[in-house]
Amino acid sequence: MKIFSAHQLKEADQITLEKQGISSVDLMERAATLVYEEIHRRLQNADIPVKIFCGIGNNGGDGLVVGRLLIEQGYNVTIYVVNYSDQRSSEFLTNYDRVKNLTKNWPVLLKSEEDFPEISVGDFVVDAIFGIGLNRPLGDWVASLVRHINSSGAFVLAIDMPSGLMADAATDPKNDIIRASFTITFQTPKLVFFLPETAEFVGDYLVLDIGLDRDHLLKTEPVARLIGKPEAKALYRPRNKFSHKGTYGHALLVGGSYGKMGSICLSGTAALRSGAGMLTFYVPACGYEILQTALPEAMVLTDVHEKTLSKIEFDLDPSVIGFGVGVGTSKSTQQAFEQLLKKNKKPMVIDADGINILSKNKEFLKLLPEGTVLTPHPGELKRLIGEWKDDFDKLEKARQLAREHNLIMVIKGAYTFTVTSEEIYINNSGNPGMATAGSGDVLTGIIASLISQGYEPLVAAVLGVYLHGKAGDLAAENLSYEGTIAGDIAAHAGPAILDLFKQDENNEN
Ligand SMILES: NC(=O)C1=CN([C@@H]2O[C@H](COP(=O)(O)OP(=O)(O)OC[C@H]3O[C@@H](n4cnc5c(N)ncnc54)[C@H](O)[C@@H]3O)[C@@H](O)[C@H]2O)[C@@H](O)CC1
Ligand SMILES: Nc1ncnc2c1ncn2[C@@H]1O[C@H](COP(=O)(O)OP(=O)(O)O)[C@@H](O)[C@H]1O
Ligand SMILES: [K+]
Repeated sequence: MKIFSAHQLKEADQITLEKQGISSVDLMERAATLVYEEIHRRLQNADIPVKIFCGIGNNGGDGLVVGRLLIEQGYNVTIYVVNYSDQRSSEFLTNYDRVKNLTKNWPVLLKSEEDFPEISVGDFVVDAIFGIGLNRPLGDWVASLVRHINSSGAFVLAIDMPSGLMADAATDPKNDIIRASFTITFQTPKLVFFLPETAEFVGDYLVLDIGLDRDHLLKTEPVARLIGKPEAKALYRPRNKFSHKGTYGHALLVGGSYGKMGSICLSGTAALRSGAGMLTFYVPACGYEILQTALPEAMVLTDVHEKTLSKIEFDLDPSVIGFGVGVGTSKSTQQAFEQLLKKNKKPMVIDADGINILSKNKEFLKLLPEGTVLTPHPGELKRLIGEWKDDFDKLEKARQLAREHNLIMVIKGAYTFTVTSEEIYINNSGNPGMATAGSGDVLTGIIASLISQGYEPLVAAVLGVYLHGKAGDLAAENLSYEGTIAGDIAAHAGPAILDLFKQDENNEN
């Protein structure tokens, strides 16, 4: 699914009005009616107080429409207008009059803290104060209204965006932002729904297709793409009946050290479980028996050194090299890595201490083959690109590094972002059960495996991240979040592939 900026959405809005020959009040009616239907479907005429807080722009206009339709349906509704300015939009004014015509009363005007109504835990609050139009922090008393709503403990449904969040810019998390229980958003989710500093304010979210012009949206380059099952399925390539193990490549995983052989074992298991034709480990000598015993399907080459890597030499022609899992950052390992980079031309996936070594030796970045995939978690990323001001600054810095060295940056997190010089992909699978030791090692193995099977590195990264998250989801279905360990995620790589072809009841990911 494409993610558009506020500016792009407003443009699509205008084009839709022209092409469909409708007014913006009509579009607002259409969008807000869908919101009303969702609310009605969930509340089922329950007799609970519904308190709708409307701004004076078009987000407020949506709130007024929702309020009117709920009142017509017999709900117990109070509409409050958060009157922070007198520059009301014309769509707001039209709907303001429509409410008055229906109820014979004007909605309640809020102009300062003295006007705030009481909000009880059992109320159903609708936040229609600001949507994608917000472009600066909230003014004083509006900010305290947000605090008032947040501290009420009531269920809060945000329309389009939680008020206080900007669609395409960082919001200082210390500012006041509506903490929504649920957000119903129009046409596409917004980028800030997925960034670590802001995602928590959104709650669960639902995207409503409000019928913006399809052709225009199709040809508009988005700010990011959300990768769910349909997108992942489109990237998957089925196997050929007459293929053999050579068709699916030979993955070489270089890493491990004394006490950390499990990490590379997890990567290797995941690589085979996601389809690599052959797998060889290159590890310090102490890993030999461990890996031959734990994963008999793999071959093992060993360094002359017992506990860490000192020289990486092999007599095979790998399709891909995965480097860094459990490898440590000793001087000899750093030198061995440099020597490998100087002679290697094969695609690479670099994780964990491999990234830490790059951070210590920035000049190594120049030696990386084009399209190398780096898979940092936030700590590793910070070592690599330095501190960032906010999530947008982080994305920009990651993008600059990707551009400079032709890299694919897989920034891991609850929503993993794959960033190239031009594009951003946001993964929509995965769960908190994956916050467990070794789950990143599994991802490295899956991405390396897909490259070994012939997927382009960017496709391997995007599809690999999706399958990894889905494998975690399937594992947790049986084992719970708490009970899922990294080996279970690796074991579910195959079921995650099968799942691409399963029809979901609710058509979601
Ligand atoms: N395709 C679309 O984009 C549609 C948009 N609709 C609604 O329209 C909303 C956008 O409406 P608006 O553009 O009127 O914007 P908002 O209603 O989000 O904000 C109102 C106005 O407040 C001003 N403002 C921004 N930051 C402020 C601040 N901190 N303090 C005081 N004033 C501030 C801006 O001039 C802004 O336009 C969407 O979020 C959505 O709810 C829907 O009605 C239907 C379709
Ligand atoms: N809350 C979460 N939701 C979804 N995915 C998660 C969550 N926490 C962790 N993950 C995923 O688990 C992996 C953790 O990787 P990493 O931090 O490198 O772990 P390790 O170093 O233990 O292997 C990443 O792919 C990340 O996206
Ligand atoms: K809102």
